[in-house]
Amino acid sequence: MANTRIVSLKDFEDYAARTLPVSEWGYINTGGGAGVTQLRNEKCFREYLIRPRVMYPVGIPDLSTSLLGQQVSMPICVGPTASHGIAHESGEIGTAGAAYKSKTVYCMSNMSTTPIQDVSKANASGIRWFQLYQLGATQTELIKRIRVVEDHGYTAIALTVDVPVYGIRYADERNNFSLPSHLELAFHVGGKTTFKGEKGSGLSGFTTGGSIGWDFLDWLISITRLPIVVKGICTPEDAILAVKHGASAVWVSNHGGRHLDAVPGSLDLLCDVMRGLERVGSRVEVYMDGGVRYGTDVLKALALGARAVFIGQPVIWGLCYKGEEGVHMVLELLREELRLAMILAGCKNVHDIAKGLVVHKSEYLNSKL
Ligand SMILES: Cc1cc2nc3c(=O)[nH]c(=O)nc-3n(C[C@H](O)[C@H](O)[C@H](O)COP(=O)(O)O)c2cc1C
Ligand SMILES: CCCCCCC(=O)C(=O)O
Repeated sequence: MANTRIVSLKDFEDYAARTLPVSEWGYINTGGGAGVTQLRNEKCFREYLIRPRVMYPVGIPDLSTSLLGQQVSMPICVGPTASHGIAHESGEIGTAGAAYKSKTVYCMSNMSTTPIQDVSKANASGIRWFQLYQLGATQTELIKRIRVVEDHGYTAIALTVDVPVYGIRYADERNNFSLPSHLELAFHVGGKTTFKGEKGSGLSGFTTGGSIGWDFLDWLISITRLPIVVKGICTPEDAILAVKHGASAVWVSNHGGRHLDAVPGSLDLLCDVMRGLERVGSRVEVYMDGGVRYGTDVLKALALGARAVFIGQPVIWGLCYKGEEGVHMVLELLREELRLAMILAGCKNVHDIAKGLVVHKSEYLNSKL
C-alpha cells in the first residue's frame, strides 16, 4: 500500500478526492468551463522565480503582519468557501476553530451551513470577516444581515463582486449538485434555506443575472461602520475604481477559476493590479487568492505586492481530512513552508519579502542573455 502520510497540501487533496462523494468533490474541485483558469492559477506560480539573498542572518523569521489594522500571526488566511457541512460534520465550526488556533483571519461565506452564532462561539476572540453576496436581496434584508454580522463581532465585510451569474460548471450540471438534506444554509438567501439541482446545479438558481454596480459599494459603505474589502478584482481599472469608491482593501481573485474561464492566473492578475495601483500612488492593502499551494507561493505573492494570501480549496481538503485538526494542519503546514522559504531566501520578516526577490522567468532569462 502506498505511504499515505500527509506531508504536503496535495496529500490533503488526494485524501478528499478519494473519500468525498462524487457530487460534493465535483463541486469543490471543478473549475469553470474548460478549467483553463483554474489550471493557470497553480501554473502561474511556477512561472515566477525566487532570487535568494545569502549571508544575511535571518534567525527566527517573524511571519506576523497586520490586516486592516488587526494583527495576524502570518500572511496566510482562510478565504470564504460555501457550505462546509458537505466536507465534514463540524462544518464552519471546525474551520473557524482552526483559524483561531493559527491566529489568522477566518472569512465566513455568505453560503455557510452553520449558524453565525455557532461560528462566532468557535472563534470568539479570533479575527472573523464576513463575505457578502448581494444575490438580489433587498436593502432591508441586507441591512438586517449586516447588523447580525456586526453584532457577532465580525471586523470586515468582503463583498464578492465576480459572480453576477453562476458560471458553466460541467461536473455540477452532470451531478445535479444539491445541498444534502441534513444541511441548511445559515443565511436564508432569497427566502431559500437549501438548494436542489434538478436539471443542473442547484446553486445556479441563486444568482439574479443582474450585476451590482459601484453604487452598491457606495451604499454598503454608507450603512455600516465595518471596512469593506472588494473581492474578485481582476484588473487595475477596477482596483482603482474600488479605491475611489471607498473600499478599504482590494482582493485580487478570479474566484479560483470556478466561474469565468480563460481569465489569467491569479498571480499575473496581481502583478497587473499592483502596477495600476502604483501608477496612481495608491497604498491600499491588496490581498490575493487562487492556486496558493506551497510556502514559496506565499513568498512570491507577497514579493509581488500582496499583503496576504487567502486559501480556498486546501481548507476544505483539510476539513474533510480531520475537521478542525485537519484545517489547522493545512494552515500550519503552509506556515512552516513559508518560514523555511523565508530563511532560505534571506527574509527576516514580511517587509524583507520585497520587490526584486521574485521575477517572472522570462524577465530573468532575458536579462541573463
Ligand atoms: C467549494 C468552494 C466554494 C466557494 N464558495 C465561495 C463563496 O461562498 N464566496 C466567495 O466569495 N468565494 C467562494 N469561493 C472562492 C474562494 O473564496 C476563493 O476565491 C478560491 O477558492 C481561491 O482559490 P483556491 O481554491 O485555489 O485557493 C469558493 C471556492 C470553493 C473551492
Ligand atoms: C453566487 C451564487 C452561489 C455561489 C456559491 C458559492 C461560490 O462562490 C462558489 O461555489 O464558487
